[in-house]
Amino acid sequence: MSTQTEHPPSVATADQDAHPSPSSFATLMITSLLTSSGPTWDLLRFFIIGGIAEVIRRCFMFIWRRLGDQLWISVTLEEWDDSYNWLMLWLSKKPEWTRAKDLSLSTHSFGIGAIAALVEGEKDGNDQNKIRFLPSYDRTASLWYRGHYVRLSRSRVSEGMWMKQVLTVKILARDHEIVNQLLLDAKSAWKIAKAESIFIYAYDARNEWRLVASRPKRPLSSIILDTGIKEKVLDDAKDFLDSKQWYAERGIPFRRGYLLYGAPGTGKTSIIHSLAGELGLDVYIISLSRSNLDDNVLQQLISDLPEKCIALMEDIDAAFHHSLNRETEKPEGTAAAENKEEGSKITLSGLLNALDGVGAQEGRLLFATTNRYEALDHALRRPGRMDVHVEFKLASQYQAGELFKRFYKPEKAGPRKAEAAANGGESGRDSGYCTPLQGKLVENEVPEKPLCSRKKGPDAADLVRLGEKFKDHIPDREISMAALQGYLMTHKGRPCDAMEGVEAWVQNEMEKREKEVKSAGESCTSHQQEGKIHLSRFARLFM
Ligand SMILES: Nc1ncnc2c1ncn2[C@@H]1O[C@H](COP(=O)(O)OP(=O)(O)OP(=O)(O)O)[C@@H](O)[C@H]1O
Repeated sequence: MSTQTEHPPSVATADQDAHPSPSSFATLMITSLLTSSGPTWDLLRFFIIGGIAEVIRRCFMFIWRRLGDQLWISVTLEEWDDSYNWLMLWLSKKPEWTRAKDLSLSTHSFGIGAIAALVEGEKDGNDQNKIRFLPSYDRTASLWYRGHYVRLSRSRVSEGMWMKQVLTVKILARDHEIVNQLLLDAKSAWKIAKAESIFIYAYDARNEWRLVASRPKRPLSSIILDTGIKEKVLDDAKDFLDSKQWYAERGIPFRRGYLLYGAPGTGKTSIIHSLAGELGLDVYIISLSRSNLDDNVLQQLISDLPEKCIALMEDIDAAFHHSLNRETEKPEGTAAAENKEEGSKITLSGLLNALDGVGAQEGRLLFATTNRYEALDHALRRPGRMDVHVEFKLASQYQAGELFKRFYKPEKAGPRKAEAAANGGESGRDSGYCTPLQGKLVENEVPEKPLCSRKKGPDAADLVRLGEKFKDHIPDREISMAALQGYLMTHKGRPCDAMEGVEAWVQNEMEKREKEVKSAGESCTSHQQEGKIHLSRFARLFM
């Protein structure tokens, strides 16, 4: 049986046969493609149909993307940026994640407070410290925000040697206002959470500022200095922050420097912490002794500071292994110069330029601390760079008395007080607290009044009397506040014991000090013979 394919009769004219038009050629091709059979034709058909499908797919994707661009607003936030922390904290408080099937857990409180490790349902602690639920990595999560559909995706991307987290937020909206609103809500949630904390920034290996910690605010009243000192510093800083216009009108750079100097353990760092809380400013730590710091990096770090902040340079003299003084800079090749090579590479002129060069940030408060005031170059100390100099001395008797009172101040309605009240003021056991003048008066007899009674917690008046007595045992300007605090810590909650032991402790401290001064004196003499003086031995005496 033979089969014959019947071809339709040709209708082309002789002229058309000689020069077929493009349309008739295409019709011919399509007709033969569809009607011809055989493996070659099948393969050709497959490729052509596949190609057409791919083109259609791409066109569709293109239109979809263009349409998507019109319908969605997409925002990308990177881990190093503050806004990332705002959003993450805001997200972590969203109830959606508690119901989600696919989520990740976080004990990270996004810069607020300490590590959050309380599980929902645990009674202790505040809301801040609860473990958070967040969208999983590399998954897309969705939620509704102010009537808008929002899609979120978290991912980790590598950036050179680092992995960074990236959050992409897509909002189904046309108006950018919704992004502003989201940022405002996230930022205000973050501000509420940080109201009780100060934020501490440091620069990372890439020389970029990063939030590294947050600390609870420290009340200024907990810093005990001679009358009026801390109030003056606080008022000066407040006045500066309110005077931007005043500086601009007079063409004075809007910057202020504070140099806090004096013996170790006298409250220099503590007052900065406290002022940051009072002024609502974040602290940016510039470690001048870090090995990869050079003049250029320092300049960049200072110009990258935000407009209102506290820039802190602790132990400003430590940037240089030798005295921070132009006259004493050692020539290349000397031992001092070699030391400098090993540590920070900044120079004094680099530091001076960074502090008040053109790139220096306006509006910042610079706090520098040192134990070696005399070793600092005059150019570094001069007004314009360091406008306010505050000396922190070893404890006066007044400070010692105030520290004692503050240290043993009864907790507000604390458990100890509640217990004492429940027992009619007599706990029946050694509460650790004491009260002065508890003697019984017998006619014609002047009783020996005990200074301390361990039976009842002291009230404010008792503490005043005890504080007065305590300070009488402390020699003026001989012992640091840190050392005194350390002593009281060994008698935490036991003021009577602290009172009893103070005389022996002071004697011991003085003997220790005498020995150290003697040995420091010897080493000083030997260094003087070599032509250099190491003051740090003296500076560490009262730690
Ligand atoms: N004047 C003070 N009032 C209250 N506490 C103080 C005071 N001085 C020191 N302390 C306590 O001593 C400890 C050390 O204080 P701080 O770190 O502020 O001293 P410093 O002067 O910065 O020391 P260094 O020069 O070694 O850095 C802190 O715990 C602080 O609470």
